[in-house]
Amino acid sequence: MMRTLPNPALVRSGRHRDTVRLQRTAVERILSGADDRLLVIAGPCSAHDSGSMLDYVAGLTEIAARHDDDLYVVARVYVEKPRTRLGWPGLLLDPFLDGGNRVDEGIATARALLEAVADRGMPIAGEFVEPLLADYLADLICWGAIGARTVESPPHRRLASALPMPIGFKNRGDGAVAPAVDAMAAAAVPQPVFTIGDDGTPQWGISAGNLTTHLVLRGGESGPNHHESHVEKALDLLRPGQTHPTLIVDCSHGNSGKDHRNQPRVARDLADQISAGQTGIAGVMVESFIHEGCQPHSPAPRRGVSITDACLSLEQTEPVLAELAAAVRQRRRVVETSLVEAT
Ligand SMILES: O=C[C@H](O)[C@H](O)COP(=O)(O)O
Ligand SMILES: C=C(OP(=O)(O)O)C(=O)O
Repeated sequence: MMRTLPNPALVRSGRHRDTVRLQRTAVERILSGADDRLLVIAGPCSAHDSGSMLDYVAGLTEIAARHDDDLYVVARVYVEKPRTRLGWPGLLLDPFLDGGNRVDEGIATARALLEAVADRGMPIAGEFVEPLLADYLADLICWGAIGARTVESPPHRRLASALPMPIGFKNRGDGAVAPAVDAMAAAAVPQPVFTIGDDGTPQWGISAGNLTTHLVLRGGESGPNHHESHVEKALDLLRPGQTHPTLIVDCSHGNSGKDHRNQPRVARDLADQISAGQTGIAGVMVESFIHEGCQPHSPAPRRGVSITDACLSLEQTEPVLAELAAAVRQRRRVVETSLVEAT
């Protein structure tokens, strides 16, 4: 049985419009090099329980406040999960975690969670998986991902061309980076897009084209791709079109071999590159939640533990962010010294 989707215009509150606009500008300035801080996207692999997600955000806010001068911290509030084969698809599609797939309730639950995170002043990152549902969430998101499983998908590239925030395209699951660079070029161009309009009817239009897309190195089946040689090679791929190419590196997924305990090691390698003056690394992603590890989603999950990929605990995340902040301060010194030497 098919059901009617709610009108996205009626679901949006509009309360955070101006704040989200400023957050997007902050992210854009970091990606362009105008702001020398590091973008840090931290949070659980998936948000499965609004209460524990908000507790996590409270803890992350405290840590972020300590590093305001060096890091721009954005909370990863992922309410959609693209699965390799089968699995829980996220709060948006299955809010009761029971396979009931009550999308109507999911839209309300996911929306209420994002509003609550925004109410707390924390910028929000999300992955866009189902293009038709993007309009229920996008107004609250300041950084978006198109993931490894959808980076080659024309509908996702078209969606990215219409989204009003910086979008990171991840390298493909096998490690191939070129498809993400292709996606950036594709999304930069205006093209037909499809959505549910403010009057609730299906609509098409021509997108503006997104000039704030970028690459996210997440490693893959071929191994990690966070090392200096990978970063340099990826920046070279971007150089023909950009004078100051930048990218984000994900400490998790293929870069951690899906073992969360490796994330601090990956972050340390990135901190070393940043300390040495690497200005091409604009951002870092960390999968982190209240408690360490992961658990099956059924029966009722323990509070604050991921039900998808394993995460670092907040306690383990704190020193990782402190190390990245110190690396940014050192990069600042290196860049200033080289500027003085050049004059
Ligand atoms: O980031 C989360 C997962 O890696 C992604 O959703 C795929 O998960 P799966 O391989 O367990 O399906
Ligand atoms: C699915 C994710 O990542 P990737 O696309 O890199 O697998 C994710 O970050 O949740």
